[in-house]
Amino acid sequence: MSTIIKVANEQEIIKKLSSYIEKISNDAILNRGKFFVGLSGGSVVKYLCEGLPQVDTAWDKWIVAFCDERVVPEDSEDSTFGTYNKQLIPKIGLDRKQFVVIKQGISASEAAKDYTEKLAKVFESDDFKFDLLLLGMGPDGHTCSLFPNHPLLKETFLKVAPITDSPKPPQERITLTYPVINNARNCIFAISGAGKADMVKRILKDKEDLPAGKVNYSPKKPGKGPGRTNRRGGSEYVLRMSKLPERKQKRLRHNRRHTNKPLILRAVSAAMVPKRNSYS
Ligand SMILES: O=C1O[C@H](COP(=O)(O)O)[C@@H](O)[C@H](O)[C@H]1O
Repeated sequence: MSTIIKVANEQEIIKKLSSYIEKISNDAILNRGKFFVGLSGGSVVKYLCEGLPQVDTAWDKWIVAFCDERVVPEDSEDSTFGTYNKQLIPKIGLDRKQFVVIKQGISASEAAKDYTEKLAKVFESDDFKFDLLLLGMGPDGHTCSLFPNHPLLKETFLKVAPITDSPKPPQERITLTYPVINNARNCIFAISGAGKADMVKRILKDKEDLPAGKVNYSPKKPGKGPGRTNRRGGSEYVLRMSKLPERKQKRLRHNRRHTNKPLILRAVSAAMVPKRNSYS
């Protein structure tokens, strides 16, 4: 199921995002006793640092991992955990122990292996099923640390992979791979900015084979556009979403056709999309 929500500005994105996080976390906690969430770096950090403190949830049931992380010291400004540690943890009821963090002082390859082991421990399984992944998208269409034309786009074995030639600095990172991303119950993309507008169109309308577009979501219905940019001056945000309620997920697990489809909230900001880039 796919839904599009238009909001007026970044504050509204933060509000919507927080309200979905509240709902998804509370559903997960009610149904399974825990909430497994994956955070991204980049612009999503701001949305979460502003929005999460307003979320009404059982913080002690959260297990927080990273969709990708840079292999840098924790006090580096490039460290995604380091940023959340400074900007988010002091504001909410999450303890740093609830974060699955990369091991310090080792190579990307060792860090990816170690992170895989840490995830296996928290999930108590090799099936890393996140309740929610909060994803960003770079202006080149990358998501997590999965970059256009990179061999990691084809990774099917590793669940957490090292990357040592990231086109965006820093070069050394670890990232979840599609087998884990597309196994998540929900994903939310929060994307904003004029610089990304064309990429949103290329992925959603032109169906170009770019990393963010490889995150599965319910295909659009024939004849219906994936989203509509603001035709009244380009100052609205569009959130595109698809998700299924927990009850329906349970039923669908019995239906092979849908079993492997993750439940996606795909949020796309079309803010400041110039009119010439409008699509419908
Ligand atoms: O390098 C990264 O970039 C993406 C996108 O970042 P943004 O600032 O353009 O939103 C981010 O999702 C990822 O976690 C990060 O490591």
